[in-house]
Amino acid sequence: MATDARGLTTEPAVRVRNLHRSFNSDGGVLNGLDLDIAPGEFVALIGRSGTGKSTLLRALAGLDRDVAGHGRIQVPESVSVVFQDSRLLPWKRVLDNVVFGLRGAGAADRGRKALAEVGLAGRERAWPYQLSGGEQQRASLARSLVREPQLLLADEPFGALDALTRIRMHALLRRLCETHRPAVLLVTHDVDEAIVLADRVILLDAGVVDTDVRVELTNRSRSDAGFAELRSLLLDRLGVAADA
Ligand SMILES: Nc1ncnc2c1ncn2[C@@H]1O[C@H](COP(=O)(O)OP(=O)(O)OP(=O)(O)O)[C@@H](O)[C@H]1O
Repeated sequence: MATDARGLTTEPAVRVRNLHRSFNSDGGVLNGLDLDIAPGEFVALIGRSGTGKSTLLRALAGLDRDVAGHGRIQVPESVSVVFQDSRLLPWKRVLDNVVFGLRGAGAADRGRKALAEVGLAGRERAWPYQLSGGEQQRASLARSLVREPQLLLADEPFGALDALTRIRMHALLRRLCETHRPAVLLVTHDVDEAIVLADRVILLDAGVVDTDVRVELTNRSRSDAGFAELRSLLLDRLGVAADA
């Protein structure tokens, strides 16, 4: 059971128990997976290609109906998902995308505020095609955060961006998460990204959480003394040489 800063027990935001998922008779992708994520905790999920990271994320997002009955999944009521492509509706302007489906008189104002938070003030009336890839992902983050989700699920959200934009997006995501405090599960192939962003990194192997390490860095950067050690531990678990 998770505990808060005062040592009191807190209900996890996400609780997964004994989750199984297979797509054919060859064997399971998820094989009795257990996972807890505390409210406000940022967890990065890494693992070799095909180990079931997206399968887990889709199950948590409620996008995999067939997973029902193959374990227990408890997630908060409000869940937002961000994918590698922004999935903005091309026929709606940026602000209309951000507030799409929101009800209430203040929706447009909340949308404008969210766009300002991600650095897109002034682009409310732009069409998605007029935004760069990084800007589209910013709009996608605004669309998620305007809903104040208790859980943010992100599947390789920066995978298609160039290195410099990624670094800027890391800083933005971290800042947004510190402000809004959703629990986060971020799927990434990038070990450095996982360490820089997350409070905890988990590694999926053989359908279960194989490695679970807390990130304790003082300045959350590659220059931090603990960074290289954690990086080489995770790369080793992934079967990759640290200097590769
Ligand atoms: N709908 C599906 N039908 C059949 N097989 C599937 C389906 N979804 C996933 N799989 C299989 O399940 C396994 C895990 O896929 P998943 O996409 O979860 O892996 P991943 O860890 O996210 O991979 P990557 O890092 O390459 O994105 C793969 O072998 C994949 O082919």
